[in-house]
Amino acid sequence: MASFVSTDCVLPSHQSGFGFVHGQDRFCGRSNILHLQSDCKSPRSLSFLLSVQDIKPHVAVRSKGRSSLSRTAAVRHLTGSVTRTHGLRFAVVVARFNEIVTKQLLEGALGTFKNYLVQDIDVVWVPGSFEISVVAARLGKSGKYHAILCIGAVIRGDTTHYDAVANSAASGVLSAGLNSGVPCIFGVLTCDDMDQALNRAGGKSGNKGAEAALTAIEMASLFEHHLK
Ligand SMILES: Nc1c(NC[C@H](O)[C@H](O)[C@H](O)CO)[nH]c(=O)[nH]c1=O
Ligand SMILES: CC(=O)[C@@H](O)COP(=O)(O)O
Repeated sequence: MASFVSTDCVLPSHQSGFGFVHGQDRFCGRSNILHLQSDCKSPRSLSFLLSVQDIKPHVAVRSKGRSSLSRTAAVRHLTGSVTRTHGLRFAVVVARFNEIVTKQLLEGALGTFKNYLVQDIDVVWVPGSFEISVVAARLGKSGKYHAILCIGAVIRGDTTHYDAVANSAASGVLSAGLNSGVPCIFGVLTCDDMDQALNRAGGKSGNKGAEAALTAIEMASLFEHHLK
């Protein structure tokens, strides 16, 4: 909706005679971006015919040579809620390689889902972390899930194979999320040794599977409740 108001503003001399003032629309009282079109030649004090469009509220009207904060723009914060899980569906893709670790990561994740009343979960097993992303992509494109949790444990050996698997898993999970539009959560450990991995799968460093499940819940809620 466009409504026209007029006001006197003192603005820096405009070459183009056009500009923007963020101000208040007298008719509806909402602060908006005001498109300015100068209708006089004076470079210093210009009276403007303002066209107002209903655009996201902004701030600060410069008038009479003084800048003033006319009103604070309304700012909305959108956050997924971990307490709004009813109806949310999840898939978990878990690698069997280093199962002594990934099984505990999975148990941590399922425990989190249970604690947050998630009732719809499919668990898909794959041979290794390298295979996670192609399955995550397929599940994402199925349209059946609100988020996909990817779990694995890549542990460095004697060769550079670790780098190939770890980097492929990370970029693959990222691509699966971007291409499918469904949040794909990276719960794949990349560790120098088994102790590091076990410490993060229910040991003294916590359970990264449980943490990643909470991320999956928040992202599923954000997309379902705010970004549709
Ligand atoms: N060394 C690890 C692997 N290697 C296997 C690969 O993930 C993949 O299955 C294979 O290259 C065939 O495509 N996988 C892990 O998850 N963790 C490792 O430490
Ligand atoms: C991450 C791996 O692929 C690695 O565990 C394999 O071990 P290695 O580098 O000794 O072949």
